[in-house]
Amino acid sequence: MRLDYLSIFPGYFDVLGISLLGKAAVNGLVDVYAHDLRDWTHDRHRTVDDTPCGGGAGMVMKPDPWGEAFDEIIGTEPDPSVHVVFPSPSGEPFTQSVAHDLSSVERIVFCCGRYEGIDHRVIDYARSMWTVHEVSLGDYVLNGGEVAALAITEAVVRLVPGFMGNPQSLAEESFSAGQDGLLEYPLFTRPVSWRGLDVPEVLMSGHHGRIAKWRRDESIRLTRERRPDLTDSDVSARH
Ligand SMILES: COc1cccc(COC(=O)c2cn[nH]c2)c1
Repeated sequence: MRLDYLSIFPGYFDVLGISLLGKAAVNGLVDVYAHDLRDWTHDRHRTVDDTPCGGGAGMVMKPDPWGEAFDEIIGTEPDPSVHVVFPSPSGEPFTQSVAHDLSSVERIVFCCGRYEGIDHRVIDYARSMWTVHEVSLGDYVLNGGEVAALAITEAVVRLVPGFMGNPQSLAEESFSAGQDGLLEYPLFTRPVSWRGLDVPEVLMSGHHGRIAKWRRDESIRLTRERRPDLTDSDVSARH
């Protein structure tokens, strides 16, 4: 898998050479390239933004540098196998399902917006050439797409076959948040008693049926309490 990052702060992506992702990059599973959008400007100030047409506060990212960067980094011929990701507060929700879809593609280009956003024609042009995902991580605003791109990267790369050290943990995960729509049950490990707080007895019983029921009940309870949006009327019937 090849990952490209287009940003006016490419240094954000130096971190991808470290930790889990570092291993993937090292063992050839993932190739990472960060690019400075200003390399495709031609004025002395390396300008990437301008005032919004129609007025309004803030600045908008000019289309020209993006277009020239696309030409050089991706190419000038349409190719739907290239996935271009625009993290944006106005994007579609980024979910584990989208992460799964992206984990099997060969190439992802992350376009990191700054200021108030990117000239819309950049996204329209990208849609005419590649497969575009405008995705939101949640209902809050960051200063730019870089942190979102890092989060999306981690969610995607950890699903790439051969990447996770213990694929079983991925398999079990498939029964938690996002898959059957329930939140993960509470987790415990040793010591059994810690600062006057004990591990629930059922988990020490060795009775796998009871343990599975306790976990399911906890997932349902937590989901009802914290994520009414995830529960529908027959959640108990379904589980
Ligand atoms: C596309 O233009 C912009 C402009 C400003 C910030 C950003 C970064 O994305 C977010 O802020 C975000 C993503 N999910 N939730 C919030 C993009």
